[in-house]
Amino acid sequence: MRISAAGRDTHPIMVALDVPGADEALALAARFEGIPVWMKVGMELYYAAGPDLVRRLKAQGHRIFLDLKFHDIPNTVRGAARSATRLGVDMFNVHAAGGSAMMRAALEGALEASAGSGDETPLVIAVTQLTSTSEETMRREIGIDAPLADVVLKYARLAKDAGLHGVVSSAQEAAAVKAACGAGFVTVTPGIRPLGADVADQARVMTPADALANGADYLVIGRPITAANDPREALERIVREIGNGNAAQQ
Ligand SMILES: O=c1ccn([C@@H]2O[C@H](COP(=O)(O)O)[C@@H](O)[C@H]2O)c(=O)[nH]1
Repeated sequence: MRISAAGRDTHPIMVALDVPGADEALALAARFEGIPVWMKVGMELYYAAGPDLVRRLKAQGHRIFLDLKFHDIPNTVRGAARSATRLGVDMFNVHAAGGSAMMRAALEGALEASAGSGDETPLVIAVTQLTSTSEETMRREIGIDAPLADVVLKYARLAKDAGLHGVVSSAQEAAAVKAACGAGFVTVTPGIRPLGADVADQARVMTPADALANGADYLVIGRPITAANDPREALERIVREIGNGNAAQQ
């Protein structure tokens, strides 16, 4: 078994391609030519353009994070993990709230599908608490009456014990996740906002430079890049801001 060395040859930035279809996604990806960033394919794009679009992006040489956040019974998640792995994605995720049996099933599905294929096993990571969730919302609406940082750490430890490679959390919790789960446990952090950018529906945010300084390996960035008048210029500005910050630490 080979675990993907994902990230070594890329910037830590994952551009969230939250667009309605393949044409828009490919046009956006083309704007970033020559800048080695990951492409994140989430629900809006995947449910419109499907596996074909993922294969096309892979064929163009992009690293892909398939952000579909599996959350189902273990048998179903195992099958979904096998399919995602056969698609050739470099990373996919599940919800930690699905529990350790479900997370182990995701990892097993990825290992089964990559065994003997010659392909690397994708990184399998778990969503802790969505970055759009504030502690107040979590306590009042979701009914988890605990500090949000503790909940993120509890899920991170559960994911680590299940054998997963890392978690999705906000960058605010990245240092604590690294301290609890080890430097090699991958931290993927949405809710990244350059200074002055519109926070929109995100509740737990950080700037790109602060996120890296706080232990984030990967910065998931959507609208601050994709909704800019000039997405390439917006991306280049962030790349300059983080300097040579690269996820090669893992
Ligand atoms: O906790 C999470 C998990 C996933 N996301 C995804 O990241 C991007 C963020 O986009 P922005 O436009 O930069 O807000 C988006 O695709 C989400 O689905 C997240 O935000 N938080």
